[in-house]
Amino acid sequence: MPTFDLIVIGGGVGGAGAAIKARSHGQKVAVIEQRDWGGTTVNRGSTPKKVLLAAAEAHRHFQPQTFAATTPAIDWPRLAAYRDTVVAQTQTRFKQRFQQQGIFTYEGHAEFVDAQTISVNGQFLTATNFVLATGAHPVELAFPGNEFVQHSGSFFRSERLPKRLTILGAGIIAFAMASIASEAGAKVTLLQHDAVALRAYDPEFVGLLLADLGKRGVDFQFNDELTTLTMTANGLQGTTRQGTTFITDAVYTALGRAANVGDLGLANAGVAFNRQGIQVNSRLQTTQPNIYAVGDCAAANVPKLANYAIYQGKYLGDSLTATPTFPIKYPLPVSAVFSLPRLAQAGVTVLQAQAQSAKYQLKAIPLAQWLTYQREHDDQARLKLIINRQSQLVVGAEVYSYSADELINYLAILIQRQLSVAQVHELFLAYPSTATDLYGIWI
Ligand SMILES: Cc1cc2nc3c(=O)[nH]c(=O)nc-3n(C[C@H](O)[C@H](O)[C@H](O)COP(=O)(O)OP(=O)(O)OC[C@H]3O[C@@H](n4cnc5c(N)ncnc54)[C@H](O)[C@@H]3O)c2cc1C
Ligand SMILES: NC(=O)c1ccc[n+]([C@@H]2O[C@H](COP(=O)([O-])OP(=O)(O)OC[C@H]3O[C@@H](n4cnc5c(N)ncnc54)[C@H](O)[C@@H]3O)[C@@H](O)[C@H]2O)c1
Repeated sequence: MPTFDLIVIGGGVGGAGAAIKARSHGQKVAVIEQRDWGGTTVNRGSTPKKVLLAAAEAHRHFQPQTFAATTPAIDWPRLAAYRDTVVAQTQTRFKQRFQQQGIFTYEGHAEFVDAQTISVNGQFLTATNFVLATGAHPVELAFPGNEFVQHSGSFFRSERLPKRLTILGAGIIAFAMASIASEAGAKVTLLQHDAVALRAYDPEFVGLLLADLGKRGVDFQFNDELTTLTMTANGLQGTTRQGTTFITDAVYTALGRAANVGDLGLANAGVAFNRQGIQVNSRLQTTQPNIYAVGDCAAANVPKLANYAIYQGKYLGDSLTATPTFPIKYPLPVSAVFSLPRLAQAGVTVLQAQAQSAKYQLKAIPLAQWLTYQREHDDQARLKLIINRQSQLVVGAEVYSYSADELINYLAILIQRQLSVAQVHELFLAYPSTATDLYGIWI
């Protein structure tokens, strides 16, 4: 029976982090993938999303920036073909990287036989340690007609853009879908069961985003949800809890994600899980001491994001070379909503600062008059810094801008490194750029 130091179940970003790190320490490693190499990020998440978003962004900026009379339409089928090429190339590179580093790869569904053995396509493999990196799947709703509902992954990989499109949920994925689809010419309606969108973000910035998308034709329906969906000659007919009836061409969900724990034989291996996912301790160890879990499948108390999955994977790849002796310590949180414009946050959030106003001071900085934003007609761009009253250090930031995802990473570096005003002004950078704007921000 093939025997390894480490077997990783799941060939997404979390699994890759663990496998590559462990291999770099000389471990004999195997990775098993049942569907497509690169997992959610590469195939149904940020990779296809960012290719589509680039086209939507170019479309959004075309008239303001060129002063042309009209904007050419997005050619969705050709854009989709390019997206698929990027995805296929990334997928291939993902698998090749494992093989180039001497990591064994298996394609098939892995299932535990016992705590030391798994089966893949009827073959048994054994290892000293296992890392579960099986990811998550979209949450489903149960209502009559839910068989017509698709998930966000289908939207980001769609060959054609539906003319009328309904999105369920008002979270991170919903806003990326609404921004792309509306810019590409679809009539978008977004249904949210309560009154709150993008719960963790500054409500003032979320309000700006809602107003902007609203102006561009996105119809937001709050405090309402879909109760039935039927196929008619004119398209899908939906009815909501509040009694509204509408016709649409496609319904996509973005209602959160649930850990992939089924069909893994976890009971055979003594691995416990609950609604949040696979139970792990502060060393990412499950209830079975030689089995660990990372990323979206693990019930660790951190956001289900690619940067966390990679970070956890690398932590395990390092610590599994010996008995892990130190608990995982997470860096400063940093994330972005890939909408048009974008929202991004790092460190202490505006909502957290508002809840602890004795400890934190908020500083609002308009950005629209700066060259970086003026040349892009980003006339709503703005930033909030969160400052610790005692240390006077910047401990958090939130940005609303088309390039918020870039600025937030610069700010995250300054915050993580706890740089003072003088230290930021000592940095020598190419001018003028988003990075040199930091001189003006850090005063
Ligand atoms: C639409 C969308 C957009 C996103 N955008 C962002 C973003 O911009 N930034 C960000 O940080 N995060 C983003 N995320 C979240 C990010 O994709 C996830 O946090 C990340 O993919 C988690 O990585 P993972 O390795 O834990 O799981 P996955 O990437 O889901 O990988 C798990 C892999 O395990 C395989 N697998 C499962 N069970 C088995 C089995 N029994 N045997 C063999 N293989 C198995 C699966 O096929 C899958 O390939 C996005 C998510 C979605 C859905
Ligand atoms: N840029 C990024 O970092 C990024 C992008 C996409 C996804 N992700 C990850 O993927 C995860 C899933 O994203 P998501 O947008 O699906 O989840 P989410 O948790 O961000 O949002 C889900 C939304 O659906 C709403 N909702 C729940 N039940 C509903 C119902 N019955 N009817 C209508 N609305 C309902 C919730 O109130 C919430 O607004 C995120 O939590 C994140 O971890 C990250």
